[in-house]
Amino acid sequence: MKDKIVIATRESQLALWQANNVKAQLESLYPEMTVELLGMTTKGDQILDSPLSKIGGKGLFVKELESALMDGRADIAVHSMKDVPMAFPEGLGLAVICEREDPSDAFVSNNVESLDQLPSGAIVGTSSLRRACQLKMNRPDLVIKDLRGNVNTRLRKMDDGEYDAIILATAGLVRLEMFDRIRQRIPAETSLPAGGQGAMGIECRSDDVQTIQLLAPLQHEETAIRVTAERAVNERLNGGCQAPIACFAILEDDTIWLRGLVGSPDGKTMIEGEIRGHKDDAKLLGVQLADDLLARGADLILEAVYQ
Ligand SMILES: NCc1[nH]cc(CCC(=O)O)c1CC(=O)O
Repeated sequence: MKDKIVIATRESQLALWQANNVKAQLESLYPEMTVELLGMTTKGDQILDSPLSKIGGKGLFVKELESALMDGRADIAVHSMKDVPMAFPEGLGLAVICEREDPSDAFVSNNVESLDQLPSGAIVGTSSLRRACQLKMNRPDLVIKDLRGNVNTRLRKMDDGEYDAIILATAGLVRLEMFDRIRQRIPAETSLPAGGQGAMGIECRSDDVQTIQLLAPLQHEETAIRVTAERAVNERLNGGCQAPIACFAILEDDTIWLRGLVGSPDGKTMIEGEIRGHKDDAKLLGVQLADDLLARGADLILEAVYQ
């Protein structure tokens, strides 16, 4: 039996919270085990001066962590599921998906209480094309300005007066106990979340049977089903959280209700769709919804964005 687990993690406050959360869960399940963190800096943390969609897209925040797994410096990596690319490198895979935090986007502002209250011409910070296109669709009169950096950096930039409001994932703010920053949890009808938003996943070597067994109790079945459906949409559309794609699944008893959209970053065109089906067909439903969106013009929008 293993007596030590090393967790590779980014060093942002949120990444450390997530790694420490998994550490605590493992320590309480296995009191004899030593669990250590290995902090690392990724490309996504280093390149802060250009929009994420332009600097190599997928996997920006996970590559270095995966190298540590492959050469044995670490046993597991804890990820935000929305940052995890669909395909894993040879020899690595997702072991479990943990219980989801609130998946919504949060409206954060020092000036007003909600999106509706923003005056015409107000500057809203986000580096997410998904958030930008939905904001512009709802409020063409707002000005979207790029905003990069970890949660604390983004909040500081808003506090410095560069933005009237910013949009962040509710889950990140809740985990960091910054509840007072959340003016509004934006409903899915207004800002459909990114696939996997609010859920953590744990990656390890596919042949590390012991670690996979140790992690098994951390799996949350409902979250796993929902995130599987959402990720199937992203996979089919060949995009993730750096693309103007939203997809969000809810489980109603045994039925998945999956919604998705692809929007042009200017908010002028938006292809929306939804599908319902049995929870055993999570992946299939995601693919079907994506195909439906593609057939109705999502392919042209994505082509223009990926260029
Ligand atoms: N792309 C960065 C990122 N990846 C995961 C989260 C938040 C936590 C989560 O979704 O689990 C964030 C920050 C944000 O979007 O505000």
